[in-house]
Order: sequence, then structure tokens, then C-alpha cells
Amino acid sequence: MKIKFYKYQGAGNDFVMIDNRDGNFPVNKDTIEHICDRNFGIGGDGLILLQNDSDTDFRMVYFNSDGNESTMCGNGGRCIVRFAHDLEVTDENMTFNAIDGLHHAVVDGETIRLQMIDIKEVEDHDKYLFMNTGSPHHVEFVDNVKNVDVYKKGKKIRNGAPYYETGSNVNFVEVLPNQTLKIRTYERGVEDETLACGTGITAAAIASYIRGFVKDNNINVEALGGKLSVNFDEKNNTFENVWLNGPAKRVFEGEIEI
Ligand SMILES: N[C@H](CCC[C@H](N)C(=O)O)C(=O)O
Repeated sequence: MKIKFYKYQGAGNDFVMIDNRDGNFPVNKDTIEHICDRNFGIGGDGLILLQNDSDTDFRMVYFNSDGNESTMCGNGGRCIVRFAHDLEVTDENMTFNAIDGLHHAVVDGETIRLQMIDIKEVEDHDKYLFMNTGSPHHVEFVDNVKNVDVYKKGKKIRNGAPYYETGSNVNFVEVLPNQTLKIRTYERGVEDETLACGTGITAAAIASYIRGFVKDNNINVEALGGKLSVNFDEKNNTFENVWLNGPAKRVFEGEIEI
């Protein structure tokens, strides 16, 4: 079976995008894992289906590279916005449904702006914070993020207490001057460090605001694969009108035999 695909990346977090409005894509773990394999397939941190949706412009279905469907992907969300606009499914302003609900998004030249869910609960455990920004995120602040063994430390935290089998994404964050953070992330379901993680960048920005490391509600975040920004409104410890902003580009397109 030949499958048409498009490869997109958002700050180096890369995804195989499928226009599945005809519903013909064979959803199964082994196929998706094979497609995401960087040696035997196309390669990617995940695979994303663009599907029809009765209430919005489209539906986003996200799978990690381990082949399992997963929770919301912020960079993948920004890539599907670029994808939908490239396919002329929508104009610059759009809404779509994903596993965590309704999202608004805007194509603003090189930048894609994606509204994330409201964050109503943040656990502050002193050494780390935990919150769900569409996916679960453990956030730790460190002095020098370059020196962190992200794979070793991230894997241990992701699999250990209190996350265990369900797991969490694990973010290590260094505070720089001028409302800027530097972040590295171990991603659940990729089971490795990725070059950027959008829901993690969102969690890091909110955690830095809660801890008072940044004063403003518009925060710049430097990931290994690129620069993003997060802005939000905070009311009584609830974070609303949360937007993740950054680049998302088509890299190539093709057909894969599966
Ligand atoms: N791996 C994450 C989902 C993708 C998150 C990341 N790629 C993003 O941009 O938010 C999880 O299973 O929780």
C-alpha cells in the first residue's frame, strides 16, 4: 500500500503528516512505529493525522514515534496548522479539535500561533513542578542545562515515582536574563530527548512565572531546535488565553510503501 505523506518540523520537533480526510490511513501501532523509524521508515518524533471534523476546520490525531496514540502535541499542533493552511483547508485563522479539546490558531507569516488549553492545576513540589498543558510535564530548574544528562535523568524520572507506566515528559530549564528560558526535554513516547517540546515549553514558561523567575506574562524560550514564545493571562492561579508561538515548516513530501 502506498501512502502519501508530508514531513514538517516545528523547532526541530519533527512529524510525518498525513491528510487522512478520506479515512483510509491504516491506524496500527506497528505501521506508525515503522513510519517514524529513522532508519527503516521516514523518521519522526511522531505521526499526525489531519481528519474531518463536524464542528471545526479539522481534527488532529497524534501518535508518538512508539506508535501509540498520545495526548496533545504543541509543536505538532503548530505543524498541523501550517499543513492545513498549505493544503488550503483553511485560511490564516482556524479552529481544530484535538484529544484535549478545541484549539484556535493563526498563521502569522513564519510564525504559527497556537492557543493551548487553560491550566487550572499546578503542583509545586519544591524540587520540581508538575502540570498538564495538554500533555503531562515534570519541570525542574537547573543552573546549566547544557550539562544535564537529559536522557539518563529524564528516563529515570519518566519511569519512576509518581509517574510509573503512564509516565510524564521531563523538562530541565535554565533561567536566562530578559524574560528568557533555555530548555531541554525528555519526551514520553519518543523515549529520548527531542529538539523541542511545545507542551513542555508551555509548562516551563508557566512554572517560571509561578516561581517568579520571570515578571512578564510573555516569555521567550530557547530549545535546542529553535526559539518559541509563550504568553498567557493569569487569574487566581489559573492560566488562560495561553498561546504557544513559533516556526513550523514543511521539509519534504513523498510516498511510502507499507
Ligand atoms: N510526547 C508527548 C506528546 C508530544 C509532546 C511534544 N512533542 C509537544 O510538542 O508538545 C506525550 O506523549 O506526552
